[in-house]
Amino acid sequence: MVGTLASDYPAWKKLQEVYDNEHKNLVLKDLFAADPERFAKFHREYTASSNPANTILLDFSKNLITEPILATLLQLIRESGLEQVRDSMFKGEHINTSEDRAVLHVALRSFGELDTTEAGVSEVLPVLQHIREFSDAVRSGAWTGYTGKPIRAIVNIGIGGSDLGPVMVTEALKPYAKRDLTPYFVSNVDGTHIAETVRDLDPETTLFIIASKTFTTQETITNAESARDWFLKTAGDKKHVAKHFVALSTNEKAVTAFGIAKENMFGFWDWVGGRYSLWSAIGLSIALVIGYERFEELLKGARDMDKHFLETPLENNLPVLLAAVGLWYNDFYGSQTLALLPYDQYLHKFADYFQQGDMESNGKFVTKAGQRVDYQTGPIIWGAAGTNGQHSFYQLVHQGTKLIPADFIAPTTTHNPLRGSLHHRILLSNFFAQPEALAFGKTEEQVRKEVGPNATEALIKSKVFEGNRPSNSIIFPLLTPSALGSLIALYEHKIFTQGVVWGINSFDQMGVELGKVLAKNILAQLGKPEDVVGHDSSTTGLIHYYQKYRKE
Ligand SMILES: O=P(O)(O)OC[C@H]1O[C@@H](O)[C@@H](O)[C@@H](O)[C@@H]1O
Repeated sequence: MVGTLASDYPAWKKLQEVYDNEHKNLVLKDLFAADPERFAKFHREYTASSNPANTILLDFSKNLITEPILATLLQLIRESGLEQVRDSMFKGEHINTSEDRAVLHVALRSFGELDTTEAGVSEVLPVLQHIREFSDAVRSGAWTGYTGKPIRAIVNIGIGGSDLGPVMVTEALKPYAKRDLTPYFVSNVDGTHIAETVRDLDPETTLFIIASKTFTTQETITNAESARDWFLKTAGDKKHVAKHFVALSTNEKAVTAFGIAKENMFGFWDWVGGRYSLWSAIGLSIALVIGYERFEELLKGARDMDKHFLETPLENNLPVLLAAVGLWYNDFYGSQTLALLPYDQYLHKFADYFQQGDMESNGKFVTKAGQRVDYQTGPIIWGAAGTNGQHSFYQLVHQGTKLIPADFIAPTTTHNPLRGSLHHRILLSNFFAQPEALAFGKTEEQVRKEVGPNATEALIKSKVFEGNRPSNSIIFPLLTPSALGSLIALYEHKIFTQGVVWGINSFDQMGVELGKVLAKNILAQLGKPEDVVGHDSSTTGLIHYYQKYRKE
């Protein structure tokens, strides 16, 4: 409820008491030994309402919970008013209170089924039609460059939510890609990013997508201007820009001022948060790469998860269950992070995507009512595709001193069944083994039997795995557009649920502004001959070093 600190909820106080009194007795080895039905009790299966082939099994049995603890976590979520705030979101109420905006990324994938009159919602389908027509034209060759050649490269210029979603999805759905239309993504203002990207491209067959909700982001506008310069060096006449530059934005005035025609702009609305925008026009590069039909399947997969989130009782609700176990570690066990570990190379950008999705949504210390929280809010999100992480950071995850909750994610079937799917069997054997090792470890007695009588005590101790390290396992048949849509929406709604419990606004991002303002101030000074003023000795000293050694 707005105005209540999460730590004031009765269920929170109950959880704190349970943690204090019982956490030492929560040992996975014992919990599983005591209940052969533990997996049966602590897993749920989701089936997409419009696509029965799209199922997801969530196994949360390897968590440090009992049925009473889970019930109390769900009670906490209920006491926070999750169900009411969820319904408010879907109705288009302005739950983004600091910006007085609705939060309606769910309307982007509802295909007209959402009953809200929020301005713009009625234009979602026409924009999707525009995306369909344009992507069909580019993919068919009907849309050509200024010399009549088909487009062979698309360069999406954007950053944050105008980059990370398209990057992650086009990587994840590469099996569905048109292989003679290559996507490139430029985000960093570092000139290296665009220089290296366009180095080998042909201006005659390259389409630039300038993706920016505000169309004021310094990195994106700087890169867009440089892209236009690069293009005009060959094309010469500005009239050719129209065939090679399109814009994705809410800001028509800025788009046309840049020199992109209105008819080459794909609009969206303020009620689409940047980190929730891949379902909007920001997803144009996705539709170009995998085709509109597949892009629509992606949206429908998300819509099916929306329905699940809306209609399913909390105890069977996958986003709510993920949120619940996450709260337990983040707010009672004191864990600081969450590792997202997809055992699928196509999902190698999944953690990157949800770094913004989760951390920009819930990395806040003030509630909607303006109170400073007295508990932990958003976790640090990190991760990498398996099995690579096992050869990098799993040492700490298994034997470090930190509690690292982890979500293991995998498809049962690969798109690349090399050698009779031998590679995939090896991959999945690790997907199954790592959570088992984390949960049950290896005792000193087992180590002694292994190493024999001559091993030193120190060596024996170093080979013990204490285990009791929790994880979720998320498994589904195949990484299709529908499955990916459901998976992304699953995490979106988990983030939303946790934000409601913490009483924070998950949909603004005040924290990204100060750095931008200070950078603009310094930029203005760097270009001048006189000494910089108005900074601390460290910032001044660093700038002096830069000015002493800069060559360009
Ligand atoms: O899409 P634009 O407006 O360029 O913003 C790109 C990114 O900028 C950052 O400062 C944040 O505001 C992000 O939420 C946003 O995704």
